[in-house]
Amino acid sequence: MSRLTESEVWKALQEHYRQIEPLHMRDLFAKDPGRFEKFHLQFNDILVDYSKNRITEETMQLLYALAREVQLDRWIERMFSGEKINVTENRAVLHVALRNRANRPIYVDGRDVMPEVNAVLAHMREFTEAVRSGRWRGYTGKAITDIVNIGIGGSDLGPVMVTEALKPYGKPDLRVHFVSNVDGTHIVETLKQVHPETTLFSIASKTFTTQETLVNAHTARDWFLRYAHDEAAVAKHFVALSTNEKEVVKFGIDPKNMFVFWDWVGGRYSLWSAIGLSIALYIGMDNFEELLTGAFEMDEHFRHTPFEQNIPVTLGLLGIWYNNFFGAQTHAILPYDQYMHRFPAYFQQGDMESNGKRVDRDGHVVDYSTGPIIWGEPGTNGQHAFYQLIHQGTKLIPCDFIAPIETHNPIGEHHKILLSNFFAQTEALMRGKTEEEVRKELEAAGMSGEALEKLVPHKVFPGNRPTNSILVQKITPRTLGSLIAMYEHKIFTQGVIWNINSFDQWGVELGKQLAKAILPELEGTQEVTGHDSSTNGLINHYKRHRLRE
Ligand SMILES: O=P(O)(O)OC[C@H]1O[C@](O)(CO)[C@@H](O)[C@@H]1O
Repeated sequence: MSRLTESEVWKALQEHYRQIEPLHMRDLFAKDPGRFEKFHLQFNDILVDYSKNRITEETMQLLYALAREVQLDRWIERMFSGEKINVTENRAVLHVALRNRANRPIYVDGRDVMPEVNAVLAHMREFTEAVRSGRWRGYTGKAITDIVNIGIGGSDLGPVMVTEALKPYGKPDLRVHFVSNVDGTHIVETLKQVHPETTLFSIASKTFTTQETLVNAHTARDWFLRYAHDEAAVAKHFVALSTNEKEVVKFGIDPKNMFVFWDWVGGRYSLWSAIGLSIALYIGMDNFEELLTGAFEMDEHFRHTPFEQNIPVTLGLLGIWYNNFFGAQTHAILPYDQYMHRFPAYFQQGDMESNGKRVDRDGHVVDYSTGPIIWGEPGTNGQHAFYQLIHQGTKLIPCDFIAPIETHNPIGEHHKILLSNFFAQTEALMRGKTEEEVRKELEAAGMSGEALEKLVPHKVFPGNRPTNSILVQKITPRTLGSLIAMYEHKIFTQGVIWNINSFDQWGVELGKQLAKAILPELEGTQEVTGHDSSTNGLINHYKRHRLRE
């Protein structure tokens, strides 16, 4: 037994779960007309309604007590003050410094990081303004029309997600492209859309050693030089976003064209750093700073608000409730906003790379479930794909529904229809439809007898399926910044409760190592024998059939 599962509050939650599990939210709402009032939180223009959860006031009290038990407040302070809480890599975790708009000093190893943070922001401003205004010219004197960001994981997903979410703020005559996959198709198809004279490549890699990124970057460079025939022209078309100057120089990028960040910025938390250059190029530096401000406001909220009114803490605790007591395995993020279509994918890395851990901070295998599987698609597309399972399947899937009150595209009735679906789905998931209601409905439609009885069970919805509804005024840079930071801090909260290190990612290493070992084995015709029979069989099949080409 771990300290967590042995704690009194954990046991109280287990006991409490037995009382809550049989209750239906329909009845909880019927009994208490003040339920929405009790269980919603508001911060700036973000409203979080968590009343459609399988909770009572006692549940929340116990969950907040759990947060106290693990000293969440102390952990928050440790993060914000630059303590090296990423113990396996001996690093501070300071993405919050990147958006510290109050400019309060934050120290790492006795040194205030803020002057460097501000210097990089100033560098980004100078560069993005030069590119956006057309002052920055390509090797033949033309202005830049296309940005190609080459990066993967945190060096891709954040910029992709944000540039998509903030498309209405994008410079119309500047296109951004993202190449992440080492599959040659990704770079080939992208290069078909751009011209070397007017394209700027931003090579985004914290380590600058990531195989996929370097392979794509070299391909881009070779392509570029096939037109330019001049190594000196590379400086006008390639910039690097990285912590590793040595490798950047080795690749052939002038350090003057390098935008730096630091080891205390985790890859999946790096969109706020120089990794956000493609965002800043697209939406402009003022809007990028608005994004930072929104995140900063959420940071302040997270750091200073009592747990009971604290949005990330509350969302994190609700996740614990389903994950650890109801046994939920997954969590769906469902944005009702087409521009936000990559938001769930972004938090797949954000959450699963952070909290997909099986040992605690002390290296002990945990005896409780940790990070959930995160998934989702924008509404209403998801409704016509996987909502069937959420409504009537055998699995409990807590969902976050996110929608803007105002759309960037007020055309006809579209937004009202979208929102009516947003409201209807959480209501349907909560209420369900009873046998009696189904029977009445079928009778009213003129059905009776055996035919009716046969159909009834198929049309019953059990309901009692938990959702959070997150309504924001409009998806602006500022609101988006707050929303992203809200989820980051939810992940942090859960990591603290599970006593895991949310900031390393050793789990991605084994596959990388094995791929490196296999790569040379794919050469030549010699039979491969050094693996298990499946891997040998697959590699040898590939080699035999490749030779047929
Ligand atoms: O920015 P880098 O160093 O190229 O790393 C890319 C990604 O690779 C990982 O290290 C592992 O997949 C991620 O954490 C990171 O976001």
